[in-house]
Amino acid sequence: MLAARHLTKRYGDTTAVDDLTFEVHPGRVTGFLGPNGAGKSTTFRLLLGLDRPSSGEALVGGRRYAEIARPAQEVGALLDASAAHPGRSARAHLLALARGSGIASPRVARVLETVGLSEVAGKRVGGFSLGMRQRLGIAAALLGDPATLVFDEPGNGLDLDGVLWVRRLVRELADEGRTVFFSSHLMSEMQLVADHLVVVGRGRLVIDAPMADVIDAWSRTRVTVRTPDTALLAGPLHRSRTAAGEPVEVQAGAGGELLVRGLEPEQVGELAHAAGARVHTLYREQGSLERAYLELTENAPQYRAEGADHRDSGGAGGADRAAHAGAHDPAATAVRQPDRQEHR
Ligand SMILES: Nc1ncnc2c1ncn2[C@@H]1O[C@H](COP(=O)(O)OP(=O)(O)OP(=O)(O)O)[C@@H](O)[C@H]1O
Repeated sequence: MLAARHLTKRYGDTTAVDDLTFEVHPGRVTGFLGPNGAGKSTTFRLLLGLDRPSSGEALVGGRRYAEIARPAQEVGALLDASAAHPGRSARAHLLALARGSGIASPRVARVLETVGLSEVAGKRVGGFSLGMRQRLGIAAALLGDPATLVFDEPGNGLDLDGVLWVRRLVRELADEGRTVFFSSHLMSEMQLVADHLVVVGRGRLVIDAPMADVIDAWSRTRVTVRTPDTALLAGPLHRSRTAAGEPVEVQAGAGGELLVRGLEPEQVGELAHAAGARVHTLYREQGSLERAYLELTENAPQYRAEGADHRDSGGAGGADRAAHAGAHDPAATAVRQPDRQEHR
């Protein structure tokens, strides 16, 4: 298990990780999601003892990394795919790592096979593509057969086959009962692989919840209504119930519009009519995880290069809409429920 407890890391004036508290449990794939610069790599480095927290704790199996006697056998990590010496062969690189960590050399052939590099094991790493280096990095992480695996953007540089392979691998590792924590800045990728989601924005925790809850909370339809008579409409909306008898969620958008979850546009129109509120705009949008993610993390716009983070924004106008969307959506609270259940 991995744990961050009030974990904070400052570099000068920059707070890269800001009071993060979460746990990563065995037997499931936990995705670590956040835009560029949100603090994911820093969190990994703190967990792996490569950097010291300014305050708080980063724990692997309940201990700080420095206190672990045989770390390679406890936690494997892929952080930087270019870490291998370019002049060495893949096999020589892994043999050196194995020797340094007291791991028996036959394990090298085994992990080379797992990652599909057996045939090029004798070739110099300098000639490897980024995808091959990613595979080699994953092989290095698996060398000690550790119970915990930490992968920073493992799909980076991989072609479609490679991406599918990584998905299968992380699933198998979790099914074997291991703790698997991997980062991505793509919600679409997370949706396909992760059982549990930890989302950070600007170094702070935004979501810590089962993936199914996140999908459930965020895939719901939202109705936007713009009226000059907000005061007349807000009351009736707040008093309304969904078809299931739940309270309707009403929230103010950035432009003064009301964002309603739990009612159809027709129902909102009827309520407005009954309340004597003039309606200027009324439309329904299908919720998308990608948009929700952008909305949730958008309070860190200085980290988002124009266009760069939006490349898989998927749904119609998701990124644009998010860029103009209101501040933090209270529905996020509904999914911020740390799952403390132990799986083994
Ligand atoms: N060694 C460092 N010195 C100064 N600032 C740093 C250092 N490492 C990270 N930062 C800053 O901390 C913040 C978080 O960076 P970090 O690399 O952890 O984010 P990230 O979520 O991993 O982003 P990416 O997806 O781009 O890798 C950024 O503002 C970054 O510039």
